[in-house]
Amino acid sequence: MATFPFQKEATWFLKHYYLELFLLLPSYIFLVFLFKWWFGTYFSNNKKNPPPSPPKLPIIGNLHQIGPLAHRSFKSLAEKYGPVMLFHLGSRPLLVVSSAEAAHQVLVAKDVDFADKSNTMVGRRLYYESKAIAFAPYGEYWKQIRGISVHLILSQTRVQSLRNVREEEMELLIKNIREHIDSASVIRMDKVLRAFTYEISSRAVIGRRFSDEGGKKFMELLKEVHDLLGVVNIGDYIPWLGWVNRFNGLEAKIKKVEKELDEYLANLIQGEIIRQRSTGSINVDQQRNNQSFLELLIESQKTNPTADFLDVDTMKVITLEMVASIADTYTVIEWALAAVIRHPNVMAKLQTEVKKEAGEKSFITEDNLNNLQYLKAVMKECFRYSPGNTLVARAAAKNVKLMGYDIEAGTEVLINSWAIGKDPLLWKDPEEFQPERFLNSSVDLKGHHFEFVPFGSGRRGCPGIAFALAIAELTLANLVCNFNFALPNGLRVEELDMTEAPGTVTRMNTPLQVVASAC
Ligand code: HEM
Repeated sequence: MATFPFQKEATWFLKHYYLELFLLLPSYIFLVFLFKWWFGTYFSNNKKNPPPSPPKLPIIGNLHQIGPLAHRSFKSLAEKYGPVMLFHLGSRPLLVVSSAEAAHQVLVAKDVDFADKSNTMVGRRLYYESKAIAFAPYGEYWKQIRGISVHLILSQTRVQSLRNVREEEMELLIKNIREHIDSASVIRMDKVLRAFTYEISSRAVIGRRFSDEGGKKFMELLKEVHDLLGVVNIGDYIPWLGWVNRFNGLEAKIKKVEKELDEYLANLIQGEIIRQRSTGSINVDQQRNNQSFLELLIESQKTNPTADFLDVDTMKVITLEMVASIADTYTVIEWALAAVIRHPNVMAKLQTEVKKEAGEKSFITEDNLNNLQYLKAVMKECFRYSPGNTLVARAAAKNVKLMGYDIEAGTEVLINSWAIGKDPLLWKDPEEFQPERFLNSSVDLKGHHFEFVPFGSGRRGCPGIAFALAIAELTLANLVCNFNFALPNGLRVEELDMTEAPGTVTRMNTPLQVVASAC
């Protein structure tokens, strides 16, 4: 057998000192790692100026400091660490911005640098590998799908052309609530409003009511998608723990929803293609105003030779995205109704304004909305008080400086629009619900005023704002014009729970229940 030099000495050494070696080896390894870490941190910190961070723990980083209502945790932490904070959620860097000035930098001044998105595993999977507008990385594909969606459904002209859909569904909603009046039964407003906004989205996007052909299944699937998007997946933060999803049921649930959703959307698109073939192609220019989003999308794909980005998966995902976004506006209507019920003086003022505008008829049309200044102020105050999205999400597309700090490419960015709307330096009595603050004020919702960004701003700002406001204002006006609302079971208005439920879309923690009466 071959020997190597000093083998005898080495054998003797190991024989006598193996115990010490065995005990000391882990300490040596630990020291080497400690030195490497200190050396790396010392030199990289000397070169870079990272934002302040709360102290973090090994492996989980700052995960333990963030509660289920992340916007509230971030607001408390910002009081200590400032308006620009860097977190590490496991291995994922996250920048949280909580001031109007920093929001302006991210959303507009450095818009392109922060125009990217950082997705969770669930978002990637359920939205076709991030092919949705809101999830797509910044680039040519995103530009194309955002452009076509705005053109076919979200432009001012298209939103206007869908006005009859909103008004017809509004009349049905009023009829539905009237049916509860005689029995004085308790109405779950979240359910009633969700069915109403879903009908609008279904008619605008797919071209038929959800109660037709399997629409209920789609509505259930959308709810499952939402619930899944709100699930904390440990694998997003600590990738080597991703395997737990095979045992905690998450993977199985995602697979099921992924499959059912894909089948539903594939059938929907196939059905529309077959229908168009059998009835002949539509003339898009002449009939654009009367066609659904999906019809126009398929027509665009056939007639536009440059629309090669519009493959079947893209059609599925933007159909899904449009239906889900319109349907979700029910949450802001529910919040708004709860807020005015909780403030009887606001309700009285609003009812006076709306009834005066309605006159003899008991219906507010979209033509009336521009005359309702108090209604618009109430709506804005609702978006300040409880915005539908408490956090606006972006990601750094490259290494970038923000307010003097170095932010690394790929860092996820959250703008805490909820906290900015409650900043006492920007708002007088921010905890008070006072629509009057918006009367005679130039502050609007459209992303020009950075103390108020419920729809974001800049190139990735919400393109659905006109659609969302048209539904929300019309609905609130008609609800208070037709009904008085009391709370069931002797609940006093000041006891109404105005806290948020965890999740990506901010719903009420306790769904609003009312007893309606005619007024
Ligand atoms: C009250 C209702 C709504 C609220 C509060 C809301 C809020 C937001 C916010 C905060 C963003 C991120 C903006 C940013 O990063 O600067 C966003 C993006 C988006 N919203 Fe809305 N939205 C609402 C309704 C709608 C509706 C009705 C639609 C479509 C029909 C829609 C479609 C979108 C899309 C496609 C994006 C992604 C834009 C992009 O990444 O380029 N939203 N929305």
